Amino acid sequence: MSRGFEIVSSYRNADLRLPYRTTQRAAGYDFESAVDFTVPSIWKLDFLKILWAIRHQESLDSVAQAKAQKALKPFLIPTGIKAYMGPDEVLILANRSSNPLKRSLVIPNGIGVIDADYYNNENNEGEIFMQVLNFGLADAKIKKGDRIGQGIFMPFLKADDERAPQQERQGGFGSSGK
Ligand SMILES: O=c1ccn([C@H]2C[C@H](O)[C@@H](COP(=O)(O)OP(=O)(O)OP(=O)(O)O)O2)c(=O)[nH]1
Ligand SMILES: [Mg+2]
Repeated sequence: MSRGFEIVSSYRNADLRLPYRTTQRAAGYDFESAVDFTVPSIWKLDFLKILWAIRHQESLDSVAQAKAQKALKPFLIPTGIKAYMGPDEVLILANRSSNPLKRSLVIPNGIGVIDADYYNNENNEGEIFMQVLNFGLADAKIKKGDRIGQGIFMPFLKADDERAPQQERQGGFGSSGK
């Protein structure tokens, strides 16, 4: 058992496919979307409201500010997949090159870093999500089973004399604090 993928238990009966490589020398394991998912065009995200909010920022109350901010947040596409790996390994979740061209989808964080200790975390069992923004004019309609991203297992190195972290991972996307 060195590294690999499993289906998250809530998707047990969802008929998901584990990530797979499509050609003999491919580095990336393609991830499929676990659900039908529409990523709205950023230009349609209450755009007028946002413009208005930017213009009137100072006079907006905190609720209205939070609403305007929320409308601009990236979307998280569920994969229903978790990944296990060695303690000195990481799974890099990268976009497919065709996504910006065909679907106008980008990963705002550049790449996703899936840590070994994310696996089976107590919050969400380690389900991997792909964080996306749709810069196109039209909504991006993703079907369950569409290949949305690719995962690449990599070894990583540790710095000399580091103070070993004591904290245990609780979840993802900001769970370790600010
Ligand atoms: O595209 C991504 C990126 C991350 N993750 C999960 C796996 C990863 O182990 C965890 C935390 O990611 P990261 O360390 O990059 O984010 P953070 O903002 O530092 O959050 P945390 O405080 O939880 O470490 O979120 C995903 O599912 N998809
Ligand atoms: Mg982190």
